[in-house]
Amino acid sequence: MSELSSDADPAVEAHGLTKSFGDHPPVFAGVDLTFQRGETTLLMGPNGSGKTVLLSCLAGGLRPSAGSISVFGEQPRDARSQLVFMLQDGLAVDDLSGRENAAFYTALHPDATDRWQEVADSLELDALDRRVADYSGGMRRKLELALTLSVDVPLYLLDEPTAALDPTTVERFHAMLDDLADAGRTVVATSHSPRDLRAADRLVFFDSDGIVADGEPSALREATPSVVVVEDGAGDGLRPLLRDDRLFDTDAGRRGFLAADVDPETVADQQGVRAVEAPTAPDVFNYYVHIQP
Ligand SMILES: Nc1ncnc2c1ncn2[C@@H]1O[C@H](COP(=O)(O)OP(=O)(O)OP(=O)(O)O)[C@@H](O)[C@H]1O
Repeated sequence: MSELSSDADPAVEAHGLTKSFGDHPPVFAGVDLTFQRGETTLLMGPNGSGKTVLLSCLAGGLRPSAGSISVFGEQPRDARSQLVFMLQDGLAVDDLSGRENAAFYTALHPDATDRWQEVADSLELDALDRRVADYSGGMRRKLELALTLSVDVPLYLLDEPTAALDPTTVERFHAMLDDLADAGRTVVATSHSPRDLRAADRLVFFDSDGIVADGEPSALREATPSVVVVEDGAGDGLRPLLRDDRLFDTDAGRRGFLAADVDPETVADQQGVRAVEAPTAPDVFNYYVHIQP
């Protein structure tokens, strides 16, 4: 991860950003967001909260209903040569092989480099001579990452880059994010995966009411309440001690967040409570995505 650059000359600035479709209520309204040069930001939020729409506005693919966006001081549409936008399943052509896709994309994009093969190798994407229509979801995502990350631009907008990737590939992708940050590139990526939290300088949690939380991962983790781990089947009577009366079934057991006015020691002694402990990355994700802080 990079040292954050000064606030004086941000990569992207959005003010009062509002987007609606037709007569429907706005997807989001009045959003203010600034992304600094060299910063890696993860945008997280529930399904349908508007993450993809927001990225599309920043990329110049969608016109905001109100508000302003500046990308390196220009309107998004005029800044297209400065950014690359990886939209989910929007890049690779089904009828071409992986290699043909790369040739096509490299010829198309003025800032494409021949790095795509290196990225594909690093992500262990073989089958480059097979038609993309026959790829699995993870193979397709690896190809899209190879095409996107081989373009040399100052700004990368990535919609769910780690969806469908196996854990080893996710680690390799995180190392690539570090390389981009070291090279001063700005990255804004969406994700539903708590594993990605550690790869970012900054987390922005977003829902239809706007920005829920915005800060460094360590600060947001510190602001997350202690976690109450309950015995299987013991949860319901304990719900009043928990934020929003809510329990989450996770790989690490049934977990809830200590309510604001409750003493952790009292809760730890309650029947049915296995432990009161510090939040993990999945807890941080659940707290900011599913519980209003
Ligand atoms: N072209 C469109 N026309 C009408 N509504 C749209 C259009 N594009 C997106 N929406 C609506 O905007 C809302 C936000 O969609 P968006 O895809 O940005 O959510 P998201 O946060 O990326 O969700 P997910 O996490 O499921 O990918 C949804 O209600 C969606 O139906």
